[in-house]
Amino acid sequence: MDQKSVWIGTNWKMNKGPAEAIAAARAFSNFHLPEGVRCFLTPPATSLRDVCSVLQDTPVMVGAQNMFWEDSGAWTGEISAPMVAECGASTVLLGHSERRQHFGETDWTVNRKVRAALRHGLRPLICIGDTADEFEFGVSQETLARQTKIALHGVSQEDLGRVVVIYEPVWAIGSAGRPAEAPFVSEIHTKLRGVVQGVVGRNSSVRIPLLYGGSVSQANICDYVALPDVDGVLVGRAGWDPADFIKLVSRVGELVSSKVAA
Ligand SMILES: O=C(CO)[C@H](O)COP(=O)(O)O
Repeated sequence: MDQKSVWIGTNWKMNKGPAEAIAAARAFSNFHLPEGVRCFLTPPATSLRDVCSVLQDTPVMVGAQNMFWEDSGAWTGEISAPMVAECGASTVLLGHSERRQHFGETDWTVNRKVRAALRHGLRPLICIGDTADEFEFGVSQETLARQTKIALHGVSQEDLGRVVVIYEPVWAIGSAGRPAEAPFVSEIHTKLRGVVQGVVGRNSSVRIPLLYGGSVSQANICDYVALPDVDGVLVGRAGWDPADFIKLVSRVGELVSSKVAA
C-alpha cells in the first residue's frame, strides 16, 4: 500500500439473481466509502443493469465478470463491451482463473478482451494466477509475467493508465484453497511491479494498481493491504454478505487513515 488509493472489490461469481442482487446493492447505496478507498462489485450479468442503477449516484464501481471482444454478431450466449457499458457498468473482470480453467479463456483471448474493454471506455480488471503445479515447480513468476505481458500487449500508454492487475493464485481460491502467505504475496507483487513497469516503460508515470485475491478474509485482509506493492484486494466468499463486505471496506479504510496519520 502506498499513499495512492487502495482498492477493494468483491466478485459475486454465479451468486445472487436480480432480487437478491438489488437488495445487496441497496445495502451499499448509503454506505460512506472511506477516504482513499476505491470499491467495486462484479454481479452476474443478469443483475448488472439493476445493480448499476441502484449504485449510480454512489462511488461504488460496478463491473461485469466477463465479456466478449466483438461488439455484436453471431456469438450466442456472449455479452459485449458496449452492452456492459450500456448497463451502466464502468469496469469488467477479465481472465479470472475460473474462466481460464473451465471456459477456455487463454492469454490471447484475455488480450483481445482487454483491448475491446478499453475501446469502449471500460476499465479492465485483469486476473492472473499460477496453478498449484506451477507453484510447486517454482515457475509462478514466469507464468505471471507471461500472462501480464500478453494481456497488456498492444495497449496504448494512455489506456495502460486505466488498467488494474489482480494476482489470484489458483491454489488460494475458494473453499479448497489456502490463502497465500503475506511474505510470498509481497515477493510476487514486487516482481510483478517490475514486469508492469517494463510494459509501461521505466520512465512512465503510469502506475498500474496491483491487487491480491484468494481466500481474503476479515482475519488476513490487513496483512495483504499493508504490503508495499499491494494496492488492494479482490474478495470472494468473505464479501458476498453485504454487511461483511462493508466491514472489510471499513477495515481497509482504517488502515489507510492510520497510514495517512503516521
Ligand atoms: O474472484 C475471486 C475473489 O472475488 C477469487 O476467485 C477469490 O475467491 P475467494 O477465495 O472466495 O475469496
